Amino acid sequence: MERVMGGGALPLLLTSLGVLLLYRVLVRLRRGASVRGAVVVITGASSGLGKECARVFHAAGARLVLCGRDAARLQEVVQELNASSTDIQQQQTFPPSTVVFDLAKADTVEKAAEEILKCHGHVDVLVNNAGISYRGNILDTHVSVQRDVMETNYFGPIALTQALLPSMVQRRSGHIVVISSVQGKIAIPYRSAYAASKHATQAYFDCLRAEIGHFGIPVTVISPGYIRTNLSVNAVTGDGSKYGVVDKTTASGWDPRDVAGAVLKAVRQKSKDVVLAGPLPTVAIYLRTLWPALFFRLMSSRARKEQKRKDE
Ligand SMILES: NC(=O)C1=CN([C@@H]2O[C@H](COP(=O)(O)OP(=O)(O)OC[C@H]3O[C@@H](n4cnc5c(N)ncnc54)[C@H](OP(=O)(O)O)[C@@H]3O)[C@@H](O)[C@H]2O)C=CC1
Ligand SMILES: CCCCCCCCCCCCCCCC(=O)OCC(=O)COP(=O)(O)O
Repeated sequence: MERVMGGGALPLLLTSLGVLLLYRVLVRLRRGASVRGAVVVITGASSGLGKECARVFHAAGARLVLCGRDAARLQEVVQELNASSTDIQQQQTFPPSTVVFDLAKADTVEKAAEEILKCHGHVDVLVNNAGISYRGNILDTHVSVQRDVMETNYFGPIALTQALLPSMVQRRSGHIVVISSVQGKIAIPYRSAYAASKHATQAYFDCLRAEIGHFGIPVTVISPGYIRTNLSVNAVTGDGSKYGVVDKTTASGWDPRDVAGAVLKAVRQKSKDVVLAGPLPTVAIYLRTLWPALFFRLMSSRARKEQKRKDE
């Protein structure tokens, strides 16, 4: 009788262990990979979405490398994060480091990548977040302004990515993230430089995903709609001067904390392409592909209305 019970207990134990293991795998798959202890580089970390990304990745236990052009503003973010570490009692956090460079200057980008690798040995996640916007009429915009926006939004991020990629490929590990925009999927009038730079970004990182996926390096393109940040204030105009206005669309945009939370989720789940926008931009994205003639008509009417408003 004892032997029968003993013989039945072992399979029962193994089945229970199997079920428990399966349950843990399923929970992990839902939650996605952890960023605890991961070296996470965030560009444009001094303000807006980048700063909020720094907060959420820091709280999740990442080793942050915060990048931007202004050393003092980056230090303020570091101090804020270090001070917040005492409030995050459940988990260990790491003091962030900073690297100061201008994405629009190719030589400083390469030096920055060298500095990051020298200090940290490797990069687990690169979040290409920094960017500038533009407001202007193509007819009144100097080509040099179109180039400048491309330098910051396109050539800078791809130069940083390419400088860090060989080390990721060598380790067969890493994750490239880029913050694009709804305007990487549809082009709206009076945003030519910005929309072009974001469309180029989408195309480059889609190619990259296909080319490096087999090394185990995911590429995530995130396309938000309007976010409540200073993006429109810092936007450049056709003559290169600062726009300096908080647009209504930006002011009523998504909370950057929610967008940063979605960025962390996308990293954990290794998502490929994420649109973070309301119904109207989402419909517009589909319309551009499914009914382009209507989309172009709507954009022409939008341009005429905006021009009329300016003329009044
Ligand atoms: N706000 C919005 O509505 C939306 C924003 N996005 C995208 O989100 C990203 C973040 O923008 P957001 O937080 O809104 O705007 P912010 O203006 O608040 O932040 C932009 C960041 O980029 C950095 N930056 C700008 N130019 C350079 C440069 N030449 N070299 C290095 N860093 C630079 C700035 O740092 P510093 O000046 O200190 O160097 C700043 O930290 C951008 O890519 C933007 O296109 C996408 C969709 C909507
Ligand atoms: C049959 C129904 C048709 C409905 C079609 C609606 C078409 C309307 C177009 C909507 C355009 C939305 C644009 C959204 C743009 C956006 O979210 O951009 C995000 C940014 O990057 C903001 O940067 P910016 O510098 O432009 O403030």
